Formats: sequence, C-alpha cells, structure tokens
Amino acid sequence: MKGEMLTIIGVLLAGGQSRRFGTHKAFAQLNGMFFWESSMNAMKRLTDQQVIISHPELVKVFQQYESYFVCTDDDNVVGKGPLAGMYTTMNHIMGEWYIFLSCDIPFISELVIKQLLRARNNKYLAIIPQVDGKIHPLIGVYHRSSFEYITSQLQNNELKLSALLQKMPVKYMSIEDMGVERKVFCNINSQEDYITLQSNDKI
Ligand SMILES: Nc1nc2c(ncn2[C@@H]2O[C@H](COP(=O)(O)OP(=O)(O)OP(=O)(O)O)[C@@H](O)[C@H]2O)c(=O)[nH]1
Repeated sequence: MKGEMLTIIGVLLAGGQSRRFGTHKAFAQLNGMFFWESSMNAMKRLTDQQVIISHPELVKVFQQYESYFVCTDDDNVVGKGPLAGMYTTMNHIMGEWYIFLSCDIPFISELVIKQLLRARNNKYLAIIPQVDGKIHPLIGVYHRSSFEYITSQLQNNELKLSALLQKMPVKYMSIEDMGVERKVFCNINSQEDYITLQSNDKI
C-alpha cells in the first residue's frame, strides 16, 4: 500500500462498534442515503484517494459499492477507537494531508471540508471545527506530521482525540469562519438521536 506521496487522502472512519446505536450506524439512512455516503460525498471530489477504514464485518459490504480502498485497523491497534483508524491509514497510505470523517454525520457538506482545507498552512498540524465550544476532531484535516503524535498517544494508551489535539498546533474554525449551518455537525450516536433526526430532520 505504501508508495508515491499523494496530496490529500480522504478517510472514512467506519470501524466502530455502534454499541449505543445497536446496528452499524454507517448503514443508517437519511433521505435514502446511507450515513457513510454523506461523509464520502462531502470529501470525494476534494481528495486524490479515498479510503474506508472499517469494521471486519463490513469490509465485504463496503466493497460492493464502489472502488474505494477498504481495510481494517492494524492488529497492533485494534480496539483502540478512531485513533486506531487514523494510525492505520497514515501507516499504510502516504499523503501530505488527510481528511478524517466519521460515518455518523448525515448533514455534513462539501463546503465544510473545502473551508477546512483552505485554512491549511505550515503553522498547523490539524484544522478542526469548534462549534459552541465543542470540538469535532472527526471532521478534521490532519497533516502527515500528526502521525508521530497519533502513534505516541496510542503507545501511551491516551485514546481521546481531545488529548491528541492538546499536544499539536491546531487551528480551530467556527461556523462563522466556515459560513455553514450548525446542523452539519450533528452526529448520531443512539436510536434516540436517530428518531429525533427522522422526525425533525434536525437534532
Ligand atoms: N477505524 C476505526 N474507526 C472507529 C473505531 N471506533 C470508532 N470508530 C469510528 O469513529 C467514529 C466515531 O465513533 P463513535 O461513535 O465514538 O464509536 P462507535 O464505536 O461507532 O459507537 P459506540 O460503540 O456507540 O461508542 C465512527 O465513524 C466510528 O465508526 C475503531 O476502533 N476503528
């Protein structure tokens, strides 16, 4: 998998257990579209290569859809949450920048990703939205150099993304900076969230 340096790698993180949701939430739907497709569509046109880093049960399912590169977390980090997916992708696929998106943000839009990418410069290792004081590390753009921080977090078993971001130079962007609606950052964790989403089309 390692090879020529690509510029921007789009990574869909879909290796979670969805314990709170009860079934794999990547395959929940809003308006006839799978949640994972909303994330992929938001970044597809802006990236040189797309990767789905998935749960072992889902690899074959994802492979049916399009010719995305689909893989699972490396054995040495399996069970360690989203950081494991970030590590695995960076370990195998060379890029300068990586867009990491979770698979439970059905309102995500291409505009958000464009705005995060526009903010890239050599001062920051990550560009992350911050909405009403809450950070969204899984709607993020990360530089290749963040790999060493991710590796160190995993080695120390510090698996919270907020802890990772505290160690790196990060640019935080508000909804005003990006010119987008608050709604695009809604994420679905439980059936209750999903029912609310279906009844109101918002949370
Ligand atoms: N590759 C990979 N992705 C993960 C892993 N854990 C979570 N994710 C992804 O990270 C995003 C946020 O996940 P969470 O909602 O925090 O965790 P989850 O396991 O999906 O759900 P819960 O079991 O309810 O906590 C989702 O897109 C998950 O698929 C993991 O171990 N590996």
